Amino acid sequence: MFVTVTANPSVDRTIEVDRLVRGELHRASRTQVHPGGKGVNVARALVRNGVKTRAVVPVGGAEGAQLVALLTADSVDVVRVPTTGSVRCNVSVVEPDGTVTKLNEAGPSLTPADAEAIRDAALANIADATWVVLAGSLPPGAPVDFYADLVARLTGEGVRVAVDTSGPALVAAVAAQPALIKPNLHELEEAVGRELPAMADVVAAAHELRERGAGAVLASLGGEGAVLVDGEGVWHAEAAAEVRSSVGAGDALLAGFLSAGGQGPEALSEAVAWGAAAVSLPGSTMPGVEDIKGRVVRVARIDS
Ligand SMILES: Nc1ncnc2c1ncn2[C@@H]1O[C@H](COP(=O)(O)OP(=O)(O)O)[C@@H](O)[C@H]1O
Ligand SMILES: O=P(O)(O)OC[C@H]1O[C@](O)(COP(=O)(O)O)[C@@H](O)[C@@H]1O
Repeated sequence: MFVTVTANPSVDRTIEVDRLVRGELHRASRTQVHPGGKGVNVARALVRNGVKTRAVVPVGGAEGAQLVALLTADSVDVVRVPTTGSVRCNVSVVEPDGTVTKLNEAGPSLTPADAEAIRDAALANIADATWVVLAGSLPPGAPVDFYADLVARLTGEGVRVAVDTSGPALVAAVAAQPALIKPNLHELEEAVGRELPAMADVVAAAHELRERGAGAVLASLGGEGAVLVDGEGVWHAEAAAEVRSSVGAGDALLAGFLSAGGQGPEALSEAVAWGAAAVSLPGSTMPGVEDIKGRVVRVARIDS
């Protein structure tokens, strides 16, 4: 069983337009609504591929009810945590060449009681978990060490924890020693405080985050695939894809990695196949077996 915890889930609208021009009226050629938030997407991707997964989410307001309905339709086992404010709505505008413009709301303010309720629900639902994924931004009001605190508690219970978040929440979580982190290039740059123009810079940054506490670093690099840095070595993998929408591709990548054992080059290869499949699908549609199979992934060890 896999468990995901998403402190700031969303109802995602993906709107396709011919060309985005600031200040102009646009008429959508297509709109899709999906349950959203990084841990939510990881759960959707795993379930779509037959992997049992439970998603812990705060579910305030009408949007919270909509989120639960959408997740239930996707056959995800939902642990609902009633909270005060309404779940946010995030909008992605997608152009035909695959360019995505994202408008993410901050999310509802969590009270201290809300934050405690999410934490307690997570801890109460891990008895059968092999991995717990803590993912997405923190909403206003959540303490910056919300994920860090959960990493420490879950690791203390003997559960492997993967973290995919950003900014100070990521920095704090790394120090709590999660088994795995999944930053994209921007998040990795933010975490080490410098730009990372070359592959060698990415690898050096990943080593730095391992020294600061992360067990392994799965860094996603958009069209350039992903790099895995762990105690055994450094690998790069990439796969070509016809890009339709990159929304949620990083979440599919992480789901693929965990589904294939959560370590080593074989899991990296599977991860990149899931990421490439995700970008070729509209909106934040999570790929199924038929979208993933047959993808050619090039994997190379890049250190000695
Ligand atoms: N243009 C692309 N071509 C092929 N695969 C892609 C492309 N963009 C993203 N991917 C796949 O999706 C994964 C996640 O994308 P990325 O943009 O790095 O993450 P995030 O969605 O977290 O920002 C990449 O590691 C890669 O496997
Ligand atoms: O919590 P954040 O960082 O605002 O991100 C939430 C958004 O990220 C997603 O999980 C998609 O992931 P990406 O932005 O990495 O493509 C959406 O479902 C959601 O709207």
